[in-house]
This record gives sequence, C-alpha cells and structure tokens, in this order.
Amino acid sequence: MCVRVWVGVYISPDHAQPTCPSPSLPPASLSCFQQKNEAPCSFSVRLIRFIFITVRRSSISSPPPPPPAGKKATKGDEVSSCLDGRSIFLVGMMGSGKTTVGKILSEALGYSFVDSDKYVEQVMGGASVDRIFSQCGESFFRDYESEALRRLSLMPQQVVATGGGAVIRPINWEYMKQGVTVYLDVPLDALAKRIAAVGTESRPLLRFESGDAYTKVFVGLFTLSKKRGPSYASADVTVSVLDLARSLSVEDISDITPTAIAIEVLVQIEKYLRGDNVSTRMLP
Ligand SMILES: Nc1ncnc2c1ncn2[C@@H]1O[C@H](COP(=O)(O)OP(=O)(O)O)[C@@H](O)[C@H]1O
Ligand SMILES: O=C(O)C1=C[C@@H](OP(=O)(O)O)[C@@H](O)[C@H](O)C1
Repeated sequence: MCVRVWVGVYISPDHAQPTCPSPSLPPASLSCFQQKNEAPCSFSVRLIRFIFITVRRSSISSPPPPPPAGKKATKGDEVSSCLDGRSIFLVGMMGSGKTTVGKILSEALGYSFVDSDKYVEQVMGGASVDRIFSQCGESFFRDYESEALRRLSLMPQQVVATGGGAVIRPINWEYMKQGVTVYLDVPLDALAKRIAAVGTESRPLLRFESGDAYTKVFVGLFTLSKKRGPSYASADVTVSVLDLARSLSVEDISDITPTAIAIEVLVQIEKYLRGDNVSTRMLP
C-alpha cells in the first residue's frame, strides 16, 4: 500500500521532478510511512532518517540542563524552563525573518530548528518548493505543508519556521497551537527590499512577468497580506519590528538585527507565558 500510494510522488534526488499524484489522493497518505513493518523503499528510509535525526536533536522530555554553577542563566534558559518543552511556531509573511530569527532562537533555547518548507522538500525527495508549486500546484503543496505541521506539532522542543502561507488553513492552527505561535510583523516595504535583494527563486507566489524586482515583490506581498492579515493576528504573541525600532529609538528598521528581534521574541514569549501578554504593538 505504501509503495503504491507513493510511487507517483517519489522523486529521485538527482532529478527531483515531481510526478503529481491524482488530485483524489488523500493528503494524509504521508502517514503510511509511519506504519511499522512497511516494505523498505528508499523514500521511507530517507523520511525515517530525517524524523529520527529531528527527534534525537529534540532530546525529548529532558528539560534543559541548569546553567553550570557560577554561570548566570540567560534569557533563553529562563524562557526555556517556562516553555516546559513546548515548541515555538514562527509565522509571518515571506521574508519576515522566520528562518533567520528562528535559528538564533533555537540556539538560545537549546531547541532544534526546523524549517517546514525544507521538511516538505525532504518528504518530496528533494524537490524544491518552487518545483512542487510549478508541477503539482499550490493546493498540493498546502496538503503536504499541513501534514508536515501535523507531524512537527507532535515533537517537543523545536523552533519551527513555517511557510508564509501556513496560516491560511484553520487546521494548521490546531497543529501549531500545540506550541506557542509567534507572528513576526515586518512592514511590507522592508520585506520587499529583502526579497528583491535575494531574488524570488524559492518564492513562486512572488514571481511576475513585468516590473522591477522591488515593485513586483511589493505588489505580490501587498495582495497576500490583505488576505492573510487576520490570520496572522491569531498568533499567541506578536512581535512588531516597527514598534521594536520605536522602543529602541532606531529610525531605520533595517538597523534592527535578527538577534535583537530574537531577544524581543523571548521577552514577549515570557510575558505571554506569565499571563502578562502585551505585544510590542504600542498605542499610537
Ligand atoms: N532583521 C533582519 N534585517 C535584515 N535582513 C534580514 C533580517 N531578517 C532576515 N533578513 C534577511 O531577509 C531574507 C529573508 O529572511 P528569512 O529568514 O529567510 O525569512 P522567512 O524565513 O520569513 O521567509 C534573508 O536574506 C535574511 O538574511
Ligand atoms: O507565503 C507563502 O504562501 C509561501 C511562503 C514560502 O515560505 P517563506 O515564508 O519561508 O518564504 C513558501 O512556503 C512558499 O513559497 C509559499
């Protein structure tokens, strides 16, 4: 059964050309690889290895070790003990820094870091998000993104950088709310500058035919943000980079480093966990 379901979507890492399964294929077919005694196949071996490494890095159910005698506990240590193993799910628009800030956070907390896009790519045998979109379509990608989040929600002590569109499916919130959800709120202008600088290679929803790079990206982000704004607001914690800049008296938000944002995320998570939930969003 496992082999039959997956034969259509297995992609050799050399070619990574997805052959999309029929639309009637239930997305939950990914779970067939969790069955015991499945027939060996190269895909399942890769998937199991990936999950094994992720779980091992998570050092399940062991609380973070106390700092060595004489060493002061860091903010990361403090928040880690308040979290009691709960994972962090970072949400936000493309380019908001979920990956960059997420890696810093994971180190501070002693958590493992997982990028949900990379997880889907791994499950798809190495095909890029871009290729999955172009050959199988967005809804196919969304099904696998949901399955990835379901699985990741079962694992403790992770910082998960989600894809920007993960917030649009209500079921994904049920998965992400197993941990603490954090929205990185960054002005569209800054996002467009960042993405135009690195290109839209891995962001198929921002690729348009005409216009300069910045304008194309800005218009794409603007349209998406109109649809997604209310969904991002469902996060447990919001960290507004604009408000952080104001509170630090920094004029240009591009001067706010990923490390400064990661520290602010820790501060806001701690407030949230203590029931003193005030985001960095300030009154006008
Ligand atoms: N605070 C920041 N200041 C400047 N550039 C940033 C900042 N955070 C992220 N970037 C840059 O923006 C780009 C997108 O960041 P990334 O972490 O990949 O975003 P996401 O995972 O949310 O799509 C990267 O090139 C990254 O180096
Ligand atoms: O906003 C979106 O719909 C998407 C964001 C991307 O992730 P990043 O937010 O990490 O760029 C990736 O999941 C895909 O291109 C779709």
